[in-house]
Amino acid sequence: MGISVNGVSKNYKAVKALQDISFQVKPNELFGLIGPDGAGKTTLFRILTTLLKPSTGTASVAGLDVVNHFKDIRNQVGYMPGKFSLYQDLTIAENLAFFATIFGTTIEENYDLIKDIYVQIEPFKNRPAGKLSGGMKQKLALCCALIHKPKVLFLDEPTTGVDPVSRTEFWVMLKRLQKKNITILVSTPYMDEAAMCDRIALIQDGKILQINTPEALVAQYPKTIFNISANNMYLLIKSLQAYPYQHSVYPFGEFVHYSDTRDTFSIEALKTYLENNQLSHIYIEETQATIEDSFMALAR
Ligand SMILES: Nc1ncnc2c1ncn2[C@@H]1O[C@H](COP(=O)(O)OP(=O)(O)OP(=O)(O)O)[C@@H](O)[C@H]1O
Repeated sequence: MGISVNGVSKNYKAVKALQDISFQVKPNELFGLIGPDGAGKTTLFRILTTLLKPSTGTASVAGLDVVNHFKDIRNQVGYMPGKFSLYQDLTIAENLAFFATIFGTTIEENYDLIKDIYVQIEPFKNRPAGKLSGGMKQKLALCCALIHKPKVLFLDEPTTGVDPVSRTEFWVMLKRLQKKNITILVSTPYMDEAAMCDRIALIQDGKILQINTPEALVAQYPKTIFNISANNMYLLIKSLQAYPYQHSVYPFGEFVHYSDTRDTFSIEALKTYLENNQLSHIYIEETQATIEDSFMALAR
């Protein structure tokens, strides 16, 4: 009951939103689509949830073709779109009852599946959805996407606009759902969340750059990375970009991530070069590659 995407492309007139995308999601897998805004994630979700037709290629969800069996698929999948999809004027309880009704079920019938999530928002069940915090809206949207017990769950950027604590809680909830035999495809622009997935596809400009487990992606990173900081971030980046042996230079939180073209690299020589470029308080230390580094390397 997984997902199969075979050579799917989607054009919006001149815009090539998806270009010959292929991948498989195994039954009960938690699979992540990781990529920046505009990469094509939402377009792919819309195709897989039967809201858009691919321009070319085929795809199936839970063994059903997305074009020929679109009605059957709609009963088998749960979809939490990126934009808040609930009725703002309806309360938590009313939204949930509404989604249960349109899928011909009741809250009681499938309460087991949503119980762990619903108990967290139940104290506010009479509050209109429009007056909830980001984290509570997200939990309600997830309950609504699950109320008909879908086999496959699609979550488009579920943690965007949500506070860090709720983001972490959300991934714990997904792990629990996975154990209840649900296949999950989730997209996120946050590279740190990728580590929570079984496998991830890195996607940019409508193309898949690579598919692998998060651990294997990081292990394959070919270079040694250094965290570098100094008194002036802008001048530091400019100076590193002008360094003749630089392989890659990009801001990474409070540091610049730097890799060198040579096998033998001298921290002292680089420090002297930066000091000669009027920089002070220079800190250089080797660090571990992350998914974001892998993405930057593949997207070059
Ligand atoms: N209805 C549309 N008409 C024309 N172009 C579109 C349409 N929908 C999306 N696009 C374009 O297709 C590309 C992929 O968009 P898509 O929304 O699928 O990306 P995304 O990865 O989900 O990004 P975001 O997080 O910004 O939604 C973008 O260049 C976007 O501008």
